[in-house]
Amino acid sequence: MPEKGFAEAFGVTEEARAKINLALHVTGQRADGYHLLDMLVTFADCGDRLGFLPAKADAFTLSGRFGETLAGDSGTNLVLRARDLLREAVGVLAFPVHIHLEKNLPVASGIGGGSADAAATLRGLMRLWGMSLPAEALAALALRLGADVPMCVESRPLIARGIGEQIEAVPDLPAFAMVLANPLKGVSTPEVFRRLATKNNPSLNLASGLTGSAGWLAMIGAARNDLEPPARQLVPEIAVISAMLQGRGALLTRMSGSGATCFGIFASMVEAQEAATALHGTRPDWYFQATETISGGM
Ligand SMILES: C[C@](O)(CO)[C@H](O)COP(=O)(O)OP(=O)(O)OC[C@H]1O[C@@H](n2ccc(N)nc2=O)[C@H](O)[C@@H]1O
Ligand SMILES: Nc1ncnc2c1ncn2[C@@H]1O[C@H](COP(=O)(O)OP(=O)(O)OP(=O)(O)O)[C@@H](O)[C@H]1O
Repeated sequence: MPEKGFAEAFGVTEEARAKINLALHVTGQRADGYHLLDMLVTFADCGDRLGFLPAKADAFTLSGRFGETLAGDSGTNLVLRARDLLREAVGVLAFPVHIHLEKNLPVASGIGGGSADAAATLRGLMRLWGMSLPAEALAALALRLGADVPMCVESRPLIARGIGEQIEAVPDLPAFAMVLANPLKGVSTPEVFRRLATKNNPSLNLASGLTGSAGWLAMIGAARNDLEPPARQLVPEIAVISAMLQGRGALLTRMSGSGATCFGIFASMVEAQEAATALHGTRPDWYFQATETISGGM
């Protein structure tokens, strides 16, 4: 990142919030092989940051704890794929741009970092280029970039069905005090889906009229992430890190997406902060991040 503050350095900035699958049920499979999912999703108040500046020629720079991880193959970065797709749709308005990605989220970790970056790129470039796409066209373009990208364009609590494109807001979902924990072992999403033992699991039952954290916690606790058992076969550290969160007092722990990130929900942000600090002390080479998720009412 340039020396001066991020917001001052770039005309337009966007947050790419981590996506958290509070529940993920695999309910079937489409003819093209993609799995049908029922998901309750929320977003963290932490994530990657993107900055956009008009430039003489297109440029892309990286910083942040995990920037190095992506430096080798920046040509395939989802940020650039999002830029190019939007440019195709926009035509002459799409002048050259310098995009900077501060990569704070671990890569291939089940919290949708790449998808959030792609969605933030679409939002940021529409602002920079002074245009907008109708909601349906934007959602269709986002889906071409990945199953999670339409959800990340929304970046607020939601239920997603299909492969993630049928989205319904959940305005009643409260904020949660959370710790995100990852052993920094990337997980291949297709490999996790391939290892699923059953593809026709019961759908997600969302009780109506839930109020307060306790009711929601009970409902989420009764739900599942059907991708967790196959991911645990691939990465044994998932069981370890999940037990570490429980040992620090998490009320509920679960894996997000196709892993390996697990989340622990805590009674308060003070407890979440303390747990993250203590866990970081135990394993400084892993990723522990305390975060308050955003509420449905924002
Ligand atoms: C597991 C989730 O993170 C839940 O939010 C997403 O469904 C995965 O979304 P994503 O990372 O954007 O995944 P994509 O890049 O679209 O798909 C990667 C690969 O995972 C498999 N895949 C993905 C999503 C899905 N519903 N069924 C699948 O079988 C497919 O083999 C696909 O080629
Ligand atoms: N900007 C980006 N950030 C992270 N990964 C990216 C990016 N662009 C391309 N990729 C590639 O996309 C793949 C998936 O990365 P990502 O971090 O989005 O996975 P994930 O967190 O498991 O996502 P999901 O929860 O959607 O399955 C990685 O193998 C990575 O090389």
